[in-house]
Amino acid sequence: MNICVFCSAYSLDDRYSAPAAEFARLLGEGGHTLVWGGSNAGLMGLLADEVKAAGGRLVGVMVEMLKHKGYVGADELVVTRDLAERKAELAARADAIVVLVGGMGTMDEVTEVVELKKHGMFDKPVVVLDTEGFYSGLRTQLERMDAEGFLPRPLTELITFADTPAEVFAQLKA
Ligand SMILES: C/C(=C\CNc1ncnc2c1ncn2[C@@H]1O[C@H](COP(=O)(O)O)[C@@H](O)[C@H]1O)CO
Repeated sequence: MNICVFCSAYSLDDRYSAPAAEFARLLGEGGHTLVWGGSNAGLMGLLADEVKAAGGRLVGVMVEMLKHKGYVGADELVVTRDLAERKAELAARADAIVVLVGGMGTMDEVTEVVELKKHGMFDKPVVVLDTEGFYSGLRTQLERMDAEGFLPRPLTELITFADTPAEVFAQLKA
């Protein structure tokens, strides 16, 4: 399975990096391919290192302006002209999207795929690994949108939440 991961480009403490590393290990050991932003920065770099060490394949989709931060050792590296093209390429190559802890870049990526799903233009699973309840605020907001009629489809058809890396893979198999 080609698993596209959105996650932080910053180095984070163990509370966040350990579950990300565990997720990466399961991805690699499961014989999956990591499709990601192609960077060696922060959690993105750690993720790629761990997937590679566990025997997984790496497909990086870099934007031209961040090429200098490119991960050395990816099996495939695609360079796009801009962020919009990169998001389209990431989605096109994914069989599933997994969201780890992240900041505005990650938010931008996840809202784009959920909006595409809302309009029926993307139909792959989107699973958020909610490490340390990092996404509890987002989850509350989305549940309110669902309950109060802001979404055309049930929330669970658009995005789901998992508490552990193992649960992410259980959801992807279901
Ligand atoms: C942090 C620094 C450089 C950032 N380099 C990036 N390279 C590739 N992809 C990136 C980079 N920054 C953001 N992205 C994409 O957005 C997500 C992470 O952004 P966030 O704001 O940290 O959540 C990630 O999924 C990437 O696809 C300087 O060291």
